[in-house]
Amino acid sequence: MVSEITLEKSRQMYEKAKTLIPGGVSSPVRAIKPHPFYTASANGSKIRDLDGNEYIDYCLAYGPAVLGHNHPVIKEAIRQQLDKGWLYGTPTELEVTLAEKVASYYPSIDMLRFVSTGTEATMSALRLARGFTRRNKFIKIEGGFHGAHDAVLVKAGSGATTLGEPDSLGIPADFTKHTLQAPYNDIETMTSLVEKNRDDLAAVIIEPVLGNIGPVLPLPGYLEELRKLTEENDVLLIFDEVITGFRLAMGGAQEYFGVVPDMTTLGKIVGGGLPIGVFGGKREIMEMIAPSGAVYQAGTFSGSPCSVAAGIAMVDYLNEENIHAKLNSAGDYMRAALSEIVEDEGLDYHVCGIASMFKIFFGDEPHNYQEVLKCDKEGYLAFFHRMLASGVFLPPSQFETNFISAVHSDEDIEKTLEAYLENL
Ligand SMILES: Cc1ncc(COP(=O)(O)O)c(C=O)c1O
Ligand SMILES: N[C@H](C=O)CCC(=O)O
Repeated sequence: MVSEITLEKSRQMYEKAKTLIPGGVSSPVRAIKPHPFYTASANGSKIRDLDGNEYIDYCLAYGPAVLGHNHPVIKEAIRQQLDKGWLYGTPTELEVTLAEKVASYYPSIDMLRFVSTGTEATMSALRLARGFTRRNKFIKIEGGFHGAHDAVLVKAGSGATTLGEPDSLGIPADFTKHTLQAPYNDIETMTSLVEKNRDDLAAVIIEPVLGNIGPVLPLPGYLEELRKLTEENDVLLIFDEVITGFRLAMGGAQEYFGVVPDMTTLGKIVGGGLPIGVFGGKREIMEMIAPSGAVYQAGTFSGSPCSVAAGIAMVDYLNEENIHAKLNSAGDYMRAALSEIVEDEGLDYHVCGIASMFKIFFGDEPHNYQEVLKCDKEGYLAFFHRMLASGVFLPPSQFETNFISAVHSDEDIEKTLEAYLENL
């Protein structure tokens, strides 16, 4: 464990970066105060900065690196694809192969389309839901994050909540007047909202586990009741599984909880760590997408061969090596050990999580956005810096989820627990 670290090269890089890139970062969650560390390389469970400091990584690129960094199987798949070229602008067999594999793990998906990010996936899924139902409104969950397109940047989690700006400037009120909000885990409020708006309500979109202010878990029965409610009112249910897809299980949260949505969005893991997004669902809905139908959606980089090749390698490896059993038991171990530390230290904190997602909330157990906001986010930030100095990289916000990869060793986890004990 390192007790003093030098971040001088990162500091200098930040000074330069912020003159060229707003905030010195390419995505706001990376803007650690007073400055982020700039990464030089990453391998396995470790990430290394420009000053040569090495950290055990639980941010894992915000989820995609489920096999750790630089995994040889994924790297080989990308390398082989590079030899054949990396962008064609034509359909490929690769897309058909990955589509078939995804559909086999997600029985709710009859057909799907590849895009380049999770943002595009949810944007397209919502457009399609509106086109299919010929209705305008949708309901999202307060604190849910579905990427950075206009309609969903309302009470959005992730960096938007970290920065205290869950509603973005630059989005005309007209663009979000059809975006309704419901608190998570509150089926009564959801029911009245659905019933009141059903004539013009296309969909409910939800992260089954709130991963961008969490993880905050669904209360028993919540997802099942939401399914029943949407079905009875003829409203589409969209599971945004950009985080939970291939993370909780091969079949994501829908397999884990046994609740079947009408549409699903995926991203992150399904591209093996390269840019990707997927939206899919029932055949009659998906066939409304151009060119089969009148809902337009397109992209130069959609189905990008390296992303798809990496995704195939990822999905096969996760399945063949039964990786979720290992991941989930590492998650169970981590949460149990952290709970013991929190209890022994007499802290009023709560350890939460599921499968290989975990987090110490600096406050009581939250069940929704309003409760999450009560956490001591400044206290968390100070703790984050102490952990960094001890060689552990957690996501730099109380609202982002920690992830474990399949290559975190027992030694990594023990070192991490020592650091928690030392720094809490
Ligand atoms: C649940 C969820 N949906 C959508 C997105 C958007 O994905 P991307 O960052 O790939 O655009 C994210 C993450 O950013 C996410 O966590
Ligand atoms: N919480 C976000 C996605 O899950 C983090 C990614 C980003 O916004 O850069």
